[in-house]
Amino acid sequence: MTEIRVNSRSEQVYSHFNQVKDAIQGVEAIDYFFAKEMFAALIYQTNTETAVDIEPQKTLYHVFLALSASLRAGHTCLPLAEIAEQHWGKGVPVKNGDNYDFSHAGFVFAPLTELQSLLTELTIQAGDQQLLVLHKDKLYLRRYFQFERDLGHAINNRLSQQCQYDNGQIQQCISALFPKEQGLASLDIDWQKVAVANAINKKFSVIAGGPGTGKTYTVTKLLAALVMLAQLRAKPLAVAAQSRQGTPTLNIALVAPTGKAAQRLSESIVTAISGFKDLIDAEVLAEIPSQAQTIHRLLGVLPNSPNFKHHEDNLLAYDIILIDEVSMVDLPLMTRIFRALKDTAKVILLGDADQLPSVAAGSVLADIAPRPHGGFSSDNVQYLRQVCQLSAEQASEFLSGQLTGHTSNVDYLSFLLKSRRFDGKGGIGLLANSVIQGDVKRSWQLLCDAHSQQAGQLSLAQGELANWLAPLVKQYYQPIEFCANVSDAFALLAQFRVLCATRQGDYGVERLNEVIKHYLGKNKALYQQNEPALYHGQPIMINENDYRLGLYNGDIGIIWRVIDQAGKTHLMACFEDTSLESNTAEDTDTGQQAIRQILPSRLPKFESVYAMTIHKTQGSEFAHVALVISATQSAAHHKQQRASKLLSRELLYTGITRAKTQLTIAAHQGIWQQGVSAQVKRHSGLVLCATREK
Ligand SMILES: Nc1ncnc2c1ncn2[C@@H]1O[C@H](COP(=O)(O)OP(=O)(O)OP(=O)(O)O)[C@@H](O)[C@H]1O
Repeated sequence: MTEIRVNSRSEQVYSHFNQVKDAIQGVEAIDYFFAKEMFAALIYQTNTETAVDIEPQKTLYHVFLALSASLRAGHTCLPLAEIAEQHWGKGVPVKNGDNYDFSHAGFVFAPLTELQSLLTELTIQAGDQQLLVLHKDKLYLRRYFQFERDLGHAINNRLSQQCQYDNGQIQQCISALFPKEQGLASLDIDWQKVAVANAINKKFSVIAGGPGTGKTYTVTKLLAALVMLAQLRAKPLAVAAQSRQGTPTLNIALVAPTGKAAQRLSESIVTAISGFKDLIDAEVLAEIPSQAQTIHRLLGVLPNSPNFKHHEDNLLAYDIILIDEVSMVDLPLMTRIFRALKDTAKVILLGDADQLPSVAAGSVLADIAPRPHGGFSSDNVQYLRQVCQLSAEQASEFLSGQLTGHTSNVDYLSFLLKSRRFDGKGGIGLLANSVIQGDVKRSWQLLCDAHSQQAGQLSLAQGELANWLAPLVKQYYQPIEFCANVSDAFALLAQFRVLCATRQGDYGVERLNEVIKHYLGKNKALYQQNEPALYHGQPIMINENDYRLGLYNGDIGIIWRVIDQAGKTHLMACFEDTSLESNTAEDTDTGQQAIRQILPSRLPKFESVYAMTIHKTQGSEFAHVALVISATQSAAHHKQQRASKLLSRELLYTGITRAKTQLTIAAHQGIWQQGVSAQVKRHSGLVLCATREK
């Protein structure tokens, strides 16, 4: 074992940030300071003296740099195997006469066994107070390790709890909620029915599926089934009657990560409930809440604190919590939700595991909803067969069909695969599928075919921006300022959005917002004292949380001219009141949608939002999306183009599936192909007892 003793002179490795930057490609200032701080902290923890050998220190220092870079990229840990014997941070070759130099020298890491012993000694020495944890050759910051462990325990605890309902009662509910579907062949399986049955008897379940696959429709039936079962349990009839008098049998919370996603969930649940009026008892439907809230509101935000009002010592009273758009929920937030729940609370997660993972660390949904499905256990198949009344042939599909073939049982997980929004022939659905499968050729062919057909849901933009973007701006954005009221303006704004992969660059959000303002005649002429002036009809997006105002990063508003009681006009920032979280802003009701008006001078950081990043649109949908990836094929002028590092099939898939009826894509073939080929991979160690160990 290499003896490692740390001294305070991390400068022996690098004396300032510029040196690191010149040596290691992609390293950022935060990585340098992180590594330096880790050194200082370890001296304090290990209480060691001057190191004899500089080499282990160098290695350690670079491990810290790599750990910081890894956390920055959204991983929760750094697997040592990823860096062992790698030439990390080596730059591109630069021609120097007849030879090539490398723009960055990089650092060659020791073999895995050496890294293991170096870090094992360090983390053991540090004892219980360790800042770092080495677990199964993955290096963690202690807090992320703790988050993963707590979340794993909370879910595993639920997976081990027994179902409280009788299979006969479950079967009765399922039959009532899923009358035989017309036109369903005898061997076809109603996967929505299976998903409901599969989630009823578990304290933790995940229903995953792409857009429009009926997740909300299905989960509304699931909630109805749970209310029916709870009412049956609460019998004698007198108790059921009591529930009719307003005391709900179950305390259910509906939540989503953003205000927009919560609003969409509320709308979908309301639509689903109204569609079930003939199928489900009114008393049962009345117990299903129709108002969703944000996770932050559920947990209770404490201003200027990462902590919440509800936690392990101040639990939430809910019996059931449904969380939508789970792909957007990061590891710390998900753990905090579970910490704030009673052990007996049932958790139902909904989401699309193919979408981008959360902006902050972790990939919780992708970790717990692996594709392809790992297969159901035989006990679960037996249970599903009984309560869904499946034939032996249908049940065998669980064992030999699309859901099997792998070593683990993932009984808590149901996939919905059939989109009810995009029929199998619609361009958007076909393109989304081919992209997420990494089918470079087919996805590009679909775009080219769409271009030649000049019809349908897809179109491939051609030529300069002015050729194809300016007409779209005229069609969708220009009329906003002429709307009769701000509610109509919001409705129009929701029709169309320009989505970009990046903020910077020729095809990034910042430039495209300026280009669009130029098309609208709202360009630099409107600047006052170097500050861009606000104007009537300007759509804006909030860029930081303001808990006092109840405005959050990603909230969309419109600047609107308002006449006060004295007849004076003012420009106010208007927001649709989706979260009902404000208690300081003035709320008005136009009769269509509650609108909050806030003085622009009180707003936190914001920007125009004609164009926005794909990341920021998760949880939203628009009738028409223009997805701008690069210069178009015809406008590229043979200039060599390189794809942004951010471009991946998950990013493209997320952008594509924001469009409901029309999708315009601006991309060059080479860039498109690089994007579809690249995949987001996040390292984590989240392990559920039902899934295979990582
Ligand atoms: N079994 C079904 N029969 C009839 N209509 C259905 C069925 N399942 C879903 N739908 C309809 O399909 C549409 C999409 O369903 P839903 O909103 O539940 O999907 P989703 O997966 O939650 O979508 P998203 O996540 O994109 O919002 C809705 O109009 C819904 O009423």
